[in-house]
Amino acid sequence: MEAEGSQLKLYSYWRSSCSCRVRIALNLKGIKYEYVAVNLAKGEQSNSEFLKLNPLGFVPVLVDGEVVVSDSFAILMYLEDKYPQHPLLPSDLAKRALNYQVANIVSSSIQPFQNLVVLKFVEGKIDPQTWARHHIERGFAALEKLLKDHAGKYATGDEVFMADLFVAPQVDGAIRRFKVDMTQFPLLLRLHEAYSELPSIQDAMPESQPDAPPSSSS
Ligand SMILES: N[C@@H](CCC(=O)N[C@@H](CS)C(=O)NCC(=O)O)C(=O)O
Repeated sequence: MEAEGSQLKLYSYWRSSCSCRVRIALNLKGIKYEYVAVNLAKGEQSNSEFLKLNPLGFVPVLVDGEVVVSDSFAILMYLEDKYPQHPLLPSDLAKRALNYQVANIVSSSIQPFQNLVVLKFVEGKIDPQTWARHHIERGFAALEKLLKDHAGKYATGDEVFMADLFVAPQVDGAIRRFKVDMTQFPLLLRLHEAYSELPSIQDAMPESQPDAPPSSSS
């Protein structure tokens, strides 16, 4: 698969919520890309070749010719600047700030606690699932309050914006992987249901990826 006029490569892992954010953006913007699987379960993120792309050893990484960008937020902003179709940010400044806020709550105050490297670190001290659920639920409680007066069909209104790119994979993973009881978070659960009807989001979800194991859709 080749992108128009360039050869975008996305280093990704099927279950990575951070990679999923970028996959959704690429789908929304209609950008084709080459999917390069990095098997986090096998430790491929620590291979010397991959560390040349991202010394932190995390996916996603986007390679666009000579340009190498890691970190989903930076990648999304790069894509937004280069491919303005289907804007990821609203023009209204307050709504735009809300999108940044949601994105950063997920990427700084929820996802890092459930990262593989962290789950391995806490193992033996506390049950990693309990640890992850605690932090996810704390973040979800804040998101419910924050979005209460702003959500429409989607997180910040009736259009899909950046906030949704962070919320959709975070909620999906909370349900499937960490067995969070979403009845505590009715707004997020409603958004999850709305996302399930959007092909651009569903095609980016873990079980639809080329490196997903066959059992992942169950
Ligand atoms: N802030 C970074 C975080 C990247 C990150 O944590 N990626 C995870 C997958 S979602 C990863 O590669 N983890 C590998 C590990 O923990 O060893 C981003 O948004 O891209």
